[in-house]
Amino acid sequence: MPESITGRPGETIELTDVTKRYPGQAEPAVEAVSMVIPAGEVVVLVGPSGCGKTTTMKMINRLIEPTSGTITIGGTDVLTLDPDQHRRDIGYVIQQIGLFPHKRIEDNIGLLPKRLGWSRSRVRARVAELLELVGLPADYARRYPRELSGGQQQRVGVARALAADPPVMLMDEPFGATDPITRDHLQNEFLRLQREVRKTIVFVTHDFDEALKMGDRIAVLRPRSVIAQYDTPEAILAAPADDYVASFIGAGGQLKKLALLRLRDVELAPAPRVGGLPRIVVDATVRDALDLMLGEGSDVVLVTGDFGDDAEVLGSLHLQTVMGAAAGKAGNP
Ligand SMILES: Nc1ncnc2c1ncn2[C@@H]1O[C@H](COP(=O)(O)OP(=O)(O)OP(=O)(O)O)[C@@H](O)[C@H]1O
Repeated sequence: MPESITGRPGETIELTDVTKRYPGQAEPAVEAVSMVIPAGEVVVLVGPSGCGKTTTMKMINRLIEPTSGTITIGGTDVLTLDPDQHRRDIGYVIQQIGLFPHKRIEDNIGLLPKRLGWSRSRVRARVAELLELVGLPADYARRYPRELSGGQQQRVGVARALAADPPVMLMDEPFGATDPITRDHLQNEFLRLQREVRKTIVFVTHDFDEALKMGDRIAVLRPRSVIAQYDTPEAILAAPADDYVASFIGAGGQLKKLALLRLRDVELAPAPRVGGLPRIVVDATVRDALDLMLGEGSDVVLVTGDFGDDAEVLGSLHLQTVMGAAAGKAGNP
């Protein structure tokens, strides 16, 4: 991986007593929010429509100015910075992608680096490495946005946000407009990408399942962005702070817990010496394994290192272990 892509790691964002009152509104849209968003993590803000998620996020890049309170990034108070320069230093991805229709993909991605005065050859190299990073063919650089599918355009949106290698990225329902299959695909790709770039990411959604999947931590917000619970997905599922948080988890909390647990993090039993057992790859989740057990009517599955019938068998997983995992006993942290 070229150094420039992973060059600038994420920085810690800290909000202290941040309040936003829109002019003419009786109630603040955001009231006295304090939270630390650790460097290199994905923090998801989740809550009902109108609770203040977007307002909270846009105060971080000063698209919206806080009424009071302090926001620091890497220890620097963002209110002391030049707003335009500050905004350019933060990646921003929104649902309505916002690509320029009359500019080629390379010019859409290269816009900010060009404005920052990068040489043409450096911009071209950056565009090429970003296209590769988000999984698009190199020759798409010459295409126009209308020549790409919605999901491909969304990938260009992510590439553009990463163009100047920002330490912080803000993502407002970035995959909201895509169909469920494309969405799942984009989420998986984004998680893979984030493992490489390790930016600090603030991600807004109203879909709790998306929050569980994407977040290293989740902030469940009440109206005015009051934090109901701020913790890891596992901790929130295991012990929701109150009925409000529990209502987001909804039905199937145990299954959601199993969907967070990868087979590689579970202690496997030795493989039994019988033929014909269902096989599942170690990258899958315990929930996938349970699904397979139910589908095949088998209380044991073989776990393999890779796809295919020749793949190495790493061990086996039994239904009893799955039940233990739901109760929080089988994890191998
Ligand atoms: N420019 C504005 N002027 C006045 N009120 C506003 C303005 N922008 C947002 N609000 C109000 O502030 C509150 C929070 O809005 P915000 O967009 O932050 O919520 P949200 O949680 O992101 O909602 P959604 O999920 O529907 O996008 C809402 O009650 C909204 O009506």
